[in-house]
Amino acid sequence: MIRLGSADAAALGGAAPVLHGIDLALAAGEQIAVIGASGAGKTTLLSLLALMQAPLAGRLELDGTDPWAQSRSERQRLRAGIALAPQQPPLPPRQRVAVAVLAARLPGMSLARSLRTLWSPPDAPLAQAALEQLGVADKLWQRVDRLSGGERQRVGLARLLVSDARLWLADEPLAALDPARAEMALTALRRNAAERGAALVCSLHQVDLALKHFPRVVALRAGRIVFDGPPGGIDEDLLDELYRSQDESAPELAPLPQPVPLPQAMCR
Ligand SMILES: Nc1ncnc2c1ncn2[C@@H]1O[C@H](COP(=O)(O)OP(=O)(O)OP(=O)(O)O)[C@@H](O)[C@H]1O
Repeated sequence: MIRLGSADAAALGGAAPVLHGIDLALAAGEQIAVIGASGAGKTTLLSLLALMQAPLAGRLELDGTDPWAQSRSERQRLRAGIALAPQQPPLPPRQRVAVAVLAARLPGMSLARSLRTLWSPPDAPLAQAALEQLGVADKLWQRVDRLSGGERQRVGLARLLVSDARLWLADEPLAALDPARAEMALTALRRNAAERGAALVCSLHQVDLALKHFPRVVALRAGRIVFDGPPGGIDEDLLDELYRSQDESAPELAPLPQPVPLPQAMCR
């Protein structure tokens, strides 16, 4: 379905490569977790898969063709088949949750239906069902700017659940969730993607959940894939290598300056 070959990429807004020689093939309906320390390149990898930017070098193919060799409008059409839930979903603050969720379906709608959805959503039960699976059904008519961080994140995930996309990308979807809700969200994402036949790529900091829930795990270290396979192939040594603190190579900090004694008069 989508394939990267020897791809280098810069972070969004950056110029220098932070991903190097990425080889990754994702089949239709496949589910993978991407793990790696902060700054390893997970978000950048998702931005490549979301067609938000072209590789600096190497190849990206979607169904055997290079989207970056297509016209802008054709690329726009291809993007409509890909849904990305960013770490912080950019939801319009005054919008109702129902509308914010159903906006994920706009790319496939006629103009008339889009306008009705934005004004008085006819598919509200669909949004309600998605929110229910994430434990926030009671927020259906709440304004987005009245949500907590964790609720907001789940509204962002509900957008994936209702979308017609065939590739779902979730960037650290559990970052603002407590352990019980994180399990719930991951279960809902995986089940719905499987039912819809959508491929799912989740970047995760919760390694235990990545290993427990996903049949395939891709591990990034410093912009390179150092593991790609079933979770059983990941051992303690690899985890140590992945998350070895950057501090090990950090220069020693200079001692803090001694406090300056205050004049006696100021201490009384
Ligand atoms: N706008 C930018 N310009 C230059 N470099 C950037 C920019 N944004 C991110 N980077 C760098 O690109 C590298 C990869 O960042 P990326 O956000 O892909 O990592 P990540 O694995 O998703 O990190 P995290 O887990 O902290 O979200 C990091 O070293 C980061 O500092």
